Amino acid sequence: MRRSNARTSVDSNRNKMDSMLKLQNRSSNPRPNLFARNPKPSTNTFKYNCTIFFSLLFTLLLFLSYTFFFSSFKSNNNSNNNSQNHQRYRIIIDGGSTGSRIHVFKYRVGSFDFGKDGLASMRVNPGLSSFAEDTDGAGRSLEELVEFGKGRVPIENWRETEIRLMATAGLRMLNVGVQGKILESCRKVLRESGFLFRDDWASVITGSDEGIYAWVVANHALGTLGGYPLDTTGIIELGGASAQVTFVSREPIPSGFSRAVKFGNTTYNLYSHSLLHFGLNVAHGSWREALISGDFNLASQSLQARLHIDPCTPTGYSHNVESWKFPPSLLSHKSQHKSTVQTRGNFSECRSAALMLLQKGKEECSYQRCDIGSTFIPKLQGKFLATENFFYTAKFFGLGSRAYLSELMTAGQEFCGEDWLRLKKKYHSHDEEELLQYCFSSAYIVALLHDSLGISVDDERVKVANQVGNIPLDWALGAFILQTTADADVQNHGWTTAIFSVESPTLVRLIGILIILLFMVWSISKWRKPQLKTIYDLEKGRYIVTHAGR
Ligand SMILES: Nc1ncnc2c1ncn2[C@@H]1O[C@H](COP(=O)(O)OP(=O)(O)OP(=O)(O)O)[C@@H](O)[C@H]1O
Repeated sequence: MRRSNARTSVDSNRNKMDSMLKLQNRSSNPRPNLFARNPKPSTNTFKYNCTIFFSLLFTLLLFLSYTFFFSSFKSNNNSNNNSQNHQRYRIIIDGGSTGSRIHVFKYRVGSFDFGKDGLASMRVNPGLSSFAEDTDGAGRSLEELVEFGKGRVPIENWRETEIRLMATAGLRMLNVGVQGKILESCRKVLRESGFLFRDDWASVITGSDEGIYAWVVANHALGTLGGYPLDTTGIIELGGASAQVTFVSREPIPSGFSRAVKFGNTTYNLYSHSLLHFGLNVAHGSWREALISGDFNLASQSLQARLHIDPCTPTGYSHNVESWKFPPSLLSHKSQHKSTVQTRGNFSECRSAALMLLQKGKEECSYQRCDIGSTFIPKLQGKFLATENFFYTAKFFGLGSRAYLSELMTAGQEFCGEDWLRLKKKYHSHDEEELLQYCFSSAYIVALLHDSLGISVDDERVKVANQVGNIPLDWALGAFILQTTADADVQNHGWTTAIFSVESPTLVRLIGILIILLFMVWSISKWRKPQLKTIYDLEKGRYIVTHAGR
């Protein structure tokens, strides 16, 4: 065995030598025999290459991190500082059911203190939804508002000033086709306004968004935004066409009504819902429809009589049913009862009629309970602000913000039971149509807040307001706060966004630089790679690795 092994070794040595000799013969090396280049790098060479490669790669990454992180941070800081000092403008047009209102916000980034002239508004009537038959007129109705905006924003700022149209309940009640036409006619005007505008910035916002914006502005004004969720104040709005309820609920909320809003480090899980058709003006219209179609049963009257007697309008007023606007389905009822509707103001009966309107659809309730129609509303907990028509009605009756409901009941009873001619005399400066509605308003509010939502008549947790300090409780301001906060978040994460955004030219540049540098590292390592050769030392009987130059 040993011998055969020895032979094998000698044979293999001899073979190697033969091949080396062949190489030697082919090369022009004058030195006698046994020089050859090793075809594979030795372990030492490999280690050497790896060390060079990784140290260069490390240096490169260090350099790139420094360049991008610090330069982006610096430029971001600079741009933040610049933009913070820079006076900015933003415009929101609230397309409400009763009118369109422009809000021009003049601000500095990170501050919602508008000072004396930081907030400017203007309103035009009627609302966009009244242009359903003449959709081009909708755009034209905004022209005056746009001119107002131009007067408030310096011309050099127009191109960077965003203008958005956010339409609410009036448009929500129209079919999608008509909505689209009205929005398109508004877009034409906004595109040509000179302000920064994108087509998707003119839209119909959801009722839930409207509620959230109102909640944001209320809690911003009260200083509770960013604080403990249960310390926040809920909001109940009574608009023209819809009513919104938004608050932090302690009860579990069905998913369709639940919205999460993050502000600072706090996430607020809100109940937010908009009751379309339950705004004051639309509810009043529904009452008139019910009156002539005979939908409701008032306990104190015979069937025939209740069809003709209106308890929500003071005695002595003579209805002109001809002028009432109804859907085509009710036109036959209209002609049938036009001469028979009589007014006999009575707060309690009007309250019952209002409650019937609010309960309509309850039979379709698919939740544990439905306080209004078929809608789930959790038990109202904590403090609340009641705005819009709650406020205007309180203002009309001269009520304080405390014990609102009990005072309103007294005032409503008095108003509904009063003779129309006396009321006209007393409130001579008021528009007749507006004045006519206050009996219904008082009864509807009591039916909504007390009879439906269970707020006790002397509950001090509910305050009526349309501003807190000098901050108006207008949902458009809440939308502005959320939008500018979201923009600031994007700016603060600007350097990562700048590099990692898919469209980012920075990312493309970064990849390019990386490829070039890796190529350079590779070339340098190739160039620096020692030229080694392996020699078979016949005397020692083994291979020796040495530099090629020696
Ligand atoms: N100064 C005022 N006095 C009395 N009522 C008012 C006054 N201003 C607005 N209202 C009434 O308050 C309600 C809310 O007005 P606002 O303009 O905020 O509603 P809107 O945006 O038209 O309604 P919606 O949000 O339902 O579309 C409307 O019913 C309107 O008629």
